Amino acid sequence: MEEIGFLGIGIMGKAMAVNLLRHGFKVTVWNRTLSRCDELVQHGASVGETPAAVIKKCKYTIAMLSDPAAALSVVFDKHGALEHVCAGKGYIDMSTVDADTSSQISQAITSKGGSFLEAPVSGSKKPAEDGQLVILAAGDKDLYDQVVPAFDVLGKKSFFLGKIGNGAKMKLVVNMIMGSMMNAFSEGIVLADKSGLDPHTLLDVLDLGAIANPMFKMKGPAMIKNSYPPAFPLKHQQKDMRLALALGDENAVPMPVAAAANETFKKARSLGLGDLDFSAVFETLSK
Ligand SMILES: NC(=O)C1=CN([C@@H]2O[C@H](COP(=O)(O)OP(=O)(O)OC[C@H]3O[C@@H](n4cnc5c(N)ncnc54)[C@H](OP(=O)(O)O)[C@@H]3O)[C@@H](O)[C@H]2O)C=CC1
Ligand SMILES: O=CCCC(=O)O
Repeated sequence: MEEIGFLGIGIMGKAMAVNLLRHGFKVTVWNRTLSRCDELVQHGASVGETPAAVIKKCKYTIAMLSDPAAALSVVFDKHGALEHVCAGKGYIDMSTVDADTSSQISQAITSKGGSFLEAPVSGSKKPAEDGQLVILAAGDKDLYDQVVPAFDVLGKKSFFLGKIGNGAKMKLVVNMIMGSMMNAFSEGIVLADKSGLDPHTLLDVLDLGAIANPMFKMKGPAMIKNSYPPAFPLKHQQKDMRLALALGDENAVPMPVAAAANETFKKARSLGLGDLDFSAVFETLSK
């Protein structure tokens, strides 16, 4: 495949770009805080000074940015991606955003002759490092087919979900469920503890039953120790709850459980826990 541009070297972007480099792709990276690209250079990446410079150099560019504001800014601002989009350029936004943001980016890219794919992912830091993400793509099917070799490196499975917005919506539904589950899990650990049970035994019981899942298994032991090293930052989980609730508003879907979960994530953010892992919501329920 041609050289790939990569915009946004945060927790996910770094792991994904390193993975592409490890599998022999040539990658040019850009990050708002440019110094964060240094580590990628050690893995063989080149650095672009601006998003526009990366687009100019690369046929395909992937973005992995924190939220809708960041995704829009990297495309539309001065020296943004849009400046050098033209026919033959493919832009793939893998950030978790809402369908409206994705549509705005899609319209801008395609109006300049480029092609656009949204491709948010399920899976966190470790799956990103191991190439085990689940890719939820939608938009330009030709572009999807062209970038399958890169998706095969980044993920264990890619879905093509049709028109723009479907990938974003699928991702928000999944993360809404995940955020609600994390709240129920946290309440369960606290309830076990405060009612005189050993929380570790609760984890063992859960792991043997119908609601066993990798998230409980992975995060539970650290939560019991009040340890939350960031894999999926809490501020991003709260953003996803907010965007999922807005999707619920648009579709008149009552979501009382998700709305309550959103409140605890907001509370956690107000306590300064936004940069910790989203499992730190446990702190708001255990104190
Ligand atoms: N972490 C996870 O487990 C997962 C995250 N996601 C989603 O992936 C995306 C990235 O997440 P993650 O890597 O964890 O987040 P990080 O917070 O680690 O990284 C965010 C990235 O966005 C950049 N950024 C933020 N604001 C702006 C801006 N205004 N202009 C330009 N760049 C900006 C940051 O640059 P800078 O370094 O300069 O701050 C950084 O590169 C998010 O949408 C998240 O919801 C999806 C699946 C899993
Ligand atoms: O958006 C983040 C998802 C994290 C995960 O799927 O484990």
